[in-house]
Amino acid sequence: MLDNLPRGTICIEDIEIGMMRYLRKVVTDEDIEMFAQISTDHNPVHLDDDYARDTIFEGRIAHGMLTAGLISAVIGEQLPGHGTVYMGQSLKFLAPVRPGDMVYAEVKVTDIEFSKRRVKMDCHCSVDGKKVLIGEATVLAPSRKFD
Ligand SMILES: C[C@@H](O)CC(=O)SCCNC(=O)CCNC(=O)[C@H](O)C(C)(C)COP(=O)(O)OP(=O)(O)OC[C@H]1O[C@@H](n2cnc3c(N)ncnc32)[C@H](O)[C@@H]1OP(=O)(O)O
Repeated sequence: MLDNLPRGTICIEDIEIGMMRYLRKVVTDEDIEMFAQISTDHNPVHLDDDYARDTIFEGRIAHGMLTAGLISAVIGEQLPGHGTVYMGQSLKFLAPVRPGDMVYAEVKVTDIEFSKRRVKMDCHCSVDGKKVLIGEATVLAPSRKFD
């Protein structure tokens, strides 16, 4: 029995199709440098201005997985929230995120399997209204009945 659920956690019993949550975050140079350190992905398209200027992006861009991390943050902090377990996540990176971009990350419930506590959600991130990432998440949601 989970009796100390943090505020913001939405248990499987309360999840409904169509529920939606989002966050907004500016992706900074510091975020990209920290992500390179943590992930050990030092691809120069993210870190080296001179290198990145000569790529199709004509400048540095954020790691795709950094942007995808904002989807994880919405899921882990809001819907379903703390106690959620990621089971799967598809991702398509449609357009680059550049340092200084404000990213809007949204998840929306599309399917619920109450007996298995499984929830599917459409996910996307956008910058200035343009989709930069789309995907689908499958998660194991917390329950009031089981921990
Ligand atoms: C490993 C790390 O170190 C590296 C990174 O993290 S890089 C950062 C993450 N990736 C990105 O930021 C890339 C973002 N995507 C893009 O900039 C573009 O999608 C692209 C340059 C990869 C491709 O652009 P382009 O060649 O111009 O393609 P179109 O937009 O014209 O689309 C043509 C068709 O392809 C489909 N499509 C485009 N992108 C994707 C994708 N990511 N996955 C699947 N399909 C994609 C698009 O829908 C079009 O299809 P259609 O049927 O012809 O309409």
